[in-house]
Amino acid sequence: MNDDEEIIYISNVFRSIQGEGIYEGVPSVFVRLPGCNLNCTWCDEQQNMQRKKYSLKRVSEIVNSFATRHVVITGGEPLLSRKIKNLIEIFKKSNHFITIETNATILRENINCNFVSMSPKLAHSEMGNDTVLGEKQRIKPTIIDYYIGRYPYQLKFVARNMEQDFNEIEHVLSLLKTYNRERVLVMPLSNSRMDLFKVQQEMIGLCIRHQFRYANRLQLQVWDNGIEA
Ligand SMILES: Nc1nc2[nH]cc(C(=O)O)c2c(=O)[nH]1
Ligand code: SF4
Repeated sequence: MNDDEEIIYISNVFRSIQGEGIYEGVPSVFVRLPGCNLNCTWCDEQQNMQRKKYSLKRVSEIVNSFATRHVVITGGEPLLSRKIKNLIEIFKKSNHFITIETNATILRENINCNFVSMSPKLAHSEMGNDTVLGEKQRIKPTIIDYYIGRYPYQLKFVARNMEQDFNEIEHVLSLLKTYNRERVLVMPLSNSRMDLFKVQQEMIGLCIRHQFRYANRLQLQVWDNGIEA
C-alpha cells in the first residue's frame, strides 16, 4: 500500500496558537491522537476523545488547508501510534515545523520531528486512582535521555502541590544524564482562567527559586474552557 493511503486514528485537528512552552503564541495546527498509556486523574483529554479514521493523505490535506507552518502533534500520547513516523514524514513534505507533545514514556527511534516537548508526569497525576502505575511507569529516564540527546526539546512539568512537586521535579532531573536547566518549564495544573490566576504568583516565586522557566497556559487565559480560536 502507498504510505499516503495508510490509515491513522485522529481525535481532532484545529488551528490555534501554541499555548504552552517556549513556542507560546506561535500560530499552530494541532493534530490530536486518541489513546494514552497513562491515566492521569485530571486528564481532560482521555475521556471524551473521538477516534476517527483518516488516511495520512487526508490528514495532510486538512493540515495544509490552514496554511500554518507549525504543526503540533499531541494527544493522548501520540507516540503510541505506529503510524506516527509516516504521519510526520508526510507533514515534512510540506515543510512544516513539527512539535511532538509527549509524556516521554514511549521510545520511538528516528522520528523526523523538529522539537520534542516532554511532559513527564509527577506522583500527583495518579492520586486517587484505583490502580497506581508508580514512578517506574511514569518516569523513564533513559527515554528522556534519548530525546534530549537527539532533538531540540523542552521538559514541561505540570505542578499542583507547589513545594512538594518542585522537589519531585528536582528528583526527576537528578535521574537524567544531562539537561539544560533553561529547557525546564513548570506549568500550573489549572482548568480555568480563574484557577490559573490564583496559583501563578506562588508558582512563579518557586520557579525563580529553583531557576525553572514558568510556563503559561495561554489557551486557558484567552478562551478559559471554551473552544479555541
Ligand atoms: N492552544 C493550545 N496549546 C496547546 N499546547 C499543548 C496542547 C495540548 O493539548 O497538548 C495545547 C492545546 O490543546 N491548545
Ligand atoms: S499523559 Fe497526558 S493524555 Fe495521558 S492521561 Fe496523562 S494528561 Fe492525559
